[in-house]
Amino acid sequence: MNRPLVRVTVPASTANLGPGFDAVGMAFQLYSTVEMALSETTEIVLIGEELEGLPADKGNLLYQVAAGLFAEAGLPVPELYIRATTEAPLTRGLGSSAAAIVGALVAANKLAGEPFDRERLFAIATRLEGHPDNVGASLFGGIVVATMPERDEEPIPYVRLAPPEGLHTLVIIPDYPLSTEKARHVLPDVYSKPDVIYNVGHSSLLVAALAQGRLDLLGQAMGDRLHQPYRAALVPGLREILDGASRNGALGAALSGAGPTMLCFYSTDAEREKLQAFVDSVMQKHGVSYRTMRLRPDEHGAQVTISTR
Ligand SMILES: Nc1ncnc2c1ncn2[C@@H]1O[C@H](COP(=O)(O)OP(=O)(O)O)[C@@H](O)[C@H]1O
Ligand SMILES: N[C@@H](CCOP(=O)(O)O)C(=O)O
Repeated sequence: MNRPLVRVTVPASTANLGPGFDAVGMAFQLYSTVEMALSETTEIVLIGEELEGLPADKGNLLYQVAAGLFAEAGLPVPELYIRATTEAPLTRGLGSSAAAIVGALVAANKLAGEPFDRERLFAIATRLEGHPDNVGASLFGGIVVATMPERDEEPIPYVRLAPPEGLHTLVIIPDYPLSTEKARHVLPDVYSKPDVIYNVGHSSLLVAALAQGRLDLLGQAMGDRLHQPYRAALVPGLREILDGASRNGALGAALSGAGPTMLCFYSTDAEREKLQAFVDSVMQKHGVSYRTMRLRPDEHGAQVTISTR
């Protein structure tokens, strides 16, 4: 057919890093791909077990997002060939929906002749995802600190930080799903003044520590009172891991996004071995099956290559 085929590689991400609720995200070297081309009829090919069961018609998130981009650019919505893969598990707190949204937006934008720049894609992705943390990290790579703009039409204000040297992550991925929607539903509507002050202080310290590579401060900086205490009821082992990780080799620990994945930062192999033994004992006590992965930060964000189909 010889039509341009756009391939976008997108990193998974972790959001919040403890106190930076809906504001801090970091990209991981764990990738999804979205391939997209204009087509006679829409065809959606989903590769791998993780994507099994997702709609393979125009109801698929990837098609919906791409169609929305064409419409927003004032262009007719085309029929599309879409092929997707993912290394990241879905509904585990590693930003799969954000990666899918970013992948589909970047691919569709390229096919549409690039009507939008990356800042605008960030704003569209944030509107679709509801918060800027995961989509910012997936789009730009590294660590992204962002918030919602005062007015909808304004760009998303953000700063991208290079991840500190020597920051390694052990992620603990339980074998059960937890939708972000469900994990947001358990959060209160109103917080006490001490809890708000606690999170402002911790989130500010976290960002300053990440910016200056002060890994020694992460343990204290990653304290949170806005979401982890409430989500702990949905994530067996979270309380013990947050309480005990620093005494067992971690620089700091957090729930990854809305969970149920948990993460521990470390810097040496000796710390990782100690942490792994600790994590194994906590998870076995709770009888939850899980796997662990060692992940490094991704520094590149969404990457595009073009071939033909
Ligand atoms: N490649 C994909 N194609 C279509 N939908 C996807 C894809 N990846 C993720 N999703 C959608 O995103 C949902 C997961 O989003 P969410 O509950 O926010 O969890 P998380 O983002 O932490 O993985 C999936 O149930 C699915 O509906
Ligand atoms: N800030 C959001 C992040 C959700 O991340 P996900 O990977 O679980 O979708 C939240 O904490 O709700």
